[in-house]
Amino acid sequence: MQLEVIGVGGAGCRIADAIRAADDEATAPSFVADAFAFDTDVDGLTDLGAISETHRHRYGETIDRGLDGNLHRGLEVGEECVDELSRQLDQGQPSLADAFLVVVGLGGATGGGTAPHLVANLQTLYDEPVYVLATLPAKSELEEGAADEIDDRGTVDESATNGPASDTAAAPGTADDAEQSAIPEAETRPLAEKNAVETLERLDGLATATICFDNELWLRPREGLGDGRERLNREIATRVGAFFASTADTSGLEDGDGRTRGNRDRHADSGAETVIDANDVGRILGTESDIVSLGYGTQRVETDDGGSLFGLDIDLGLGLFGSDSSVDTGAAFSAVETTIRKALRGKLTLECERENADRAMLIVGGPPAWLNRRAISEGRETLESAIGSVEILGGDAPRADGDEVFAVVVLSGVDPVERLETMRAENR
Ligand SMILES: Nc1nc2c(ncn2[C@@H]2O[C@H](COP(=O)(O)OP(=O)(O)OP(=O)(O)O)[C@@H](O)[C@H]2O)c(=O)[nH]1
Repeated sequence: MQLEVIGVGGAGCRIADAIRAADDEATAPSFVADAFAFDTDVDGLTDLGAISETHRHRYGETIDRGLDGNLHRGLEVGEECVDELSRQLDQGQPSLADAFLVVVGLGGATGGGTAPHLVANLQTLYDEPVYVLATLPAKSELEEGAADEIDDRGTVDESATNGPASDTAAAPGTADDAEQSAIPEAETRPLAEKNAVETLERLDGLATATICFDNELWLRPREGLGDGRERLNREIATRVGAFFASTADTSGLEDGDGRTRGNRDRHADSGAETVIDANDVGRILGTESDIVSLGYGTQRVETDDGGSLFGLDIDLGLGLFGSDSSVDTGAAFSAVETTIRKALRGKLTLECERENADRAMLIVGGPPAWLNRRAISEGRETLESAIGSVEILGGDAPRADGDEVFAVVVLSGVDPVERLETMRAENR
């Protein structure tokens, strides 16, 4: 499917930029039809790299450098400027997109104040779903003394709270990290959680569904957001990209020169047995502003043109991997099983009880010869029993030139989520 990706506020713009960059670099089918960045802070826009300058827009003329967490003002500015922002989208082809993805860092005033107005406006202007991708604030942002709390947190055994880490999960803190324990005052946002709760409430009933990413969960012990945000944004872009790039393009969008830009042919030729499309995504994400969490796992595998087996750059001398057709069934089964386990049991974008999910989707991708059917089907059964629901869709995403097997687990309707409940209770 093809998305209009729209970042609002500092975090929203940076994450949208990371998604655009990852989409541009990926060998996987492109899913970003257009990417836009809207911010009240001109510096935030200037620092972006991948979103074209024509698609960056500064709004709120009387504002100099962002709104510094004043959500009340943010909501006023959002309301005043929403038509102006929606008009900016006409530089792309919003009416041809399969869905919108409004990206926002919950906690700020610009993104948090604008996103509800923008989402409401897009819902009235277009028939397509308006999904939100939202980050939750880190504890270290809340107060100046937060660095002390982080010192304490550094002693916590992460595996006890996060479950087994995925390949790309954050490593536990090291002694060297202690030197970076001071959180610069400029990074503190005392109202971040309060604002986040209020914006989430406003989005409830407006957003078609909200994919959450918890900064607190993903920052390393003693790591400030300023230091960690690029890494976090890449993690977000990887997960969101793995999900949406695995869906078939049904839009047939054209680029500015009238060429069809969609990937329908690439999907048709890909040999996928079960192709996920925008309707399937719609069925799983729902229409009731459900909270969504993403799991992801990868495993490097040997391919014709090199790569490595299970992350080890060694030749096992088994003669199993000389060509696609000679991939060992047991190795393929194990690679798929491992990636699905990582995606389901590893660190999610928002930690939640798996069995709370109302609906789920499992996508397994990678070099076609490695996509072991039996392992995929057993993985689906595992997911079904983990969430205790039969509302599950599965799909595959063959990547002829890929060198890793990957799995994406989409958990939808995961409320109640402890992190959100605590944040709501503490910020009434
Ligand atoms: N993952 C991630 N989170 C970020 C990033 N920047 C900020 N955040 C989070 O997003 C929240 C809002 O920050 P911003 O997006 O900069 O705020 P804003 O919407 O521009 O609003 P104002 O600065 O108040 O005008 C923060 O409280 C952080 O939790 C980023 O680059 N990546």
